[in-house]
Amino acid sequence: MPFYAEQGDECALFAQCHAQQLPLLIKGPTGCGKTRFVEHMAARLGRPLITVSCHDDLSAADLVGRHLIGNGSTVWADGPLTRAVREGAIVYLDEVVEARKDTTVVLHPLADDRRILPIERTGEQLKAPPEFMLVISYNPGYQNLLKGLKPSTRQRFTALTLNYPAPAVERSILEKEGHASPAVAARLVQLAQALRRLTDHDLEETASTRLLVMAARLASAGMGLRQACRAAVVDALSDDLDTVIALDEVVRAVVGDED
Ligand SMILES: Nc1ncnc2c1ncn2[C@@H]1O[C@H](COP(=O)(O)OP(=O)(O)OP(=O)(O)O)[C@@H](O)[C@H]1O
Repeated sequence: MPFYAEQGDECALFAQCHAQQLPLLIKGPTGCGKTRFVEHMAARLGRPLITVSCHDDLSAADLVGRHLIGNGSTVWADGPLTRAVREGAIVYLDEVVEARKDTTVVLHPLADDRRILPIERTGEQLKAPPEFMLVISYNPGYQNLLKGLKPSTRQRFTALTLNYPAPAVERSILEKEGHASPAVAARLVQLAQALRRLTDHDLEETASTRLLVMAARLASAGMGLRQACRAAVVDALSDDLDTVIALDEVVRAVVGDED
């Protein structure tokens, strides 16, 4: 089962939503563990997981399916959402606000108490089995106002806010996922705390747990901690030279000069 260190009681909330046939919206910054959480819960509940990374070109047909033409005949091919409904799987739509607006037409009847997926092109109406669950995520941080979720969409979902884990939890993640020693894990979490306190307009996002795991991996493979932080955290966060210098200064202050 994929390792997941719980931040609060989100595992119980997810299990309840699944049992009550309620869809779930997970909000949180990039790299805070949303995907890992869903992977963990799908394994725990014994359901297959179908993940779709949404992008601005993703349409309802990409989710539901389309007719494919070949050898002079036409065959219907299920999209990932249709497959998930048929299999009673958990479907995870990552960064759903990126998707084209026509996707709401298929998501709304599936997310409310009708739990049906209308397949316009074949005229089918699929009823979702009790095991099916719709999970969507979005990152409220870098949405512009126009791109936020519509109230009529968000009010169909139970909501869960995840953030970067508390220091003790984050240290345990770095030890397990990044193979860090307790001392290195503690340093990296201290660094993250310092970086997250900075309010710099040049930074779209701050140091995520994902970046810390990457730094921990480099360090556990023998790279000096400062160099690992430079590669995995500082240069990953900004392209602006002044910002990079300032961030690197924070790294030096927290992890020291060793390379
Ligand atoms: N609570 C956690 N337990 C275990 N690992 C975690 C946890 N949080 C973060 N991680 C680690 O951080 C990495 C990134 O997490 P994940 O991919 O779940 O982030 P995300 O919130 O889905 O990011 P994005 O919004 O960019 O898709 C994981 O691969 C894992 O190594």
